[in-house]
Amino acid sequence: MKPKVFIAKSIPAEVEAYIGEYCDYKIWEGETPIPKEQLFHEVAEVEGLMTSKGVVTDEFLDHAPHLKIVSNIAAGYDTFDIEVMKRRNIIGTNTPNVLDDSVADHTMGMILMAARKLGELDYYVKQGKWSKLDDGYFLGKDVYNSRLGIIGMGNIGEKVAKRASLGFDMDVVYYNRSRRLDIEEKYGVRYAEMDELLKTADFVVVLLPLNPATQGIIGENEFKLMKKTAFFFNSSRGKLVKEQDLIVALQQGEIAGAGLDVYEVEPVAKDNPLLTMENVVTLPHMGSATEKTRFNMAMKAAENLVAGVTGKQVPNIVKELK
Ligand SMILES: NC(=O)C1=CN([C@@H]2O[C@H](COP(=O)(O)OP(=O)(O)OC[C@H]3O[C@@H](n4cnc5c(N)ncnc54)[C@H](OP(=O)(O)O)[C@@H]3O)[C@@H](O)[C@H]2O)C=CC1
Ligand SMILES: O=CC(=O)O
Repeated sequence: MKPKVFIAKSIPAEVEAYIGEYCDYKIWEGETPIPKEQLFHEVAEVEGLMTSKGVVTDEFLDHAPHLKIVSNIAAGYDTFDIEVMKRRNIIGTNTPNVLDDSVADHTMGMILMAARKLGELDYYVKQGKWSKLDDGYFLGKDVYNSRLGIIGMGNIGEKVAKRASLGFDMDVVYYNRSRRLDIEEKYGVRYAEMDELLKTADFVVVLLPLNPATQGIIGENEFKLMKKTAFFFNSSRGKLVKEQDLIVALQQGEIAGAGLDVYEVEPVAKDNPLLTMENVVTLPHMGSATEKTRFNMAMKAAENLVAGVTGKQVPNIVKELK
């Protein structure tokens, strides 16, 4: 008999077919996330769950007594309660590496949008307001030859560093838990303590995982250290940043602007003041969203799932659960 699994998100047909070769599966076809009570019902009999940002807690696991693996279709896994999963011997996997280049492209795009006001210019033309070309307001800041500070030099941080250093001639400094001498050598980037990075960078981007040690790592003090002319970007998780402090820093002109793909609460509230600020680029958590990358993420998550329920070696167990 094939092991039973539940897939809580629609996935490409080819990936579904692959899972079907090894598993007896059911899939959530809804366009909005599966309601909690329904998920609890669906996982009652299954050994594996494939999900995107599914929350794994004692309460959830109490409804899934046969569960062996939660395969997350994402690089981030902040929705895993690691201590609970360790205690209950649940395998947890993510999809690293296949999305790094797409997220790095998106991050550079966000930097260019904010610095060169690309979103505002697009809107200006489409509104039929283009009457002259020398509007002082639209003059931007150069990205090339400026300093980029990367907080979190992991898989995605490295790809951003490569683009910034080799493609945009940026002077790249980074802060990370551990030194990355390999990346320093390959791309000519330099390690800096957080304070130095914040005080000197023209563009600051956060690419850390969200966990109890990093939650709220950027707040009032960090924004006060930044240059008034500097821009702040978050491509990783909203809760790394104290969002109210970011709003105040922007309102008080402590920094020049921001670019956000992620927020404390998602989807972002319609009355969030960030949505009214012209110097803030607001994107809907789409860093990895290309057809090819989303396919590769789904396939990687499927391979993790199948390995987990068929007793094979599971390739992408998150490091805290290894
Ligand atoms: N916007 C989007 O669509 C996407 C967002 N993401 C987010 O981006 C995050 C980063 O992804 P990825 O690059 O793959 O992750 P990695 O795990 O490869 O890199 C994270 C880096 O952060 C460092 N780090 C961890 N904790 C700390 C700390 N307390 N202080 C300083 N440095 C720390 C790690 O250091 P060390 O080397 O010592 O472990 C590591 O180098 C994901 O966790 C996810 O939340 C990912 C994909 C898409
Ligand atoms: O946010 C997306 C991810 O892959 O993590």
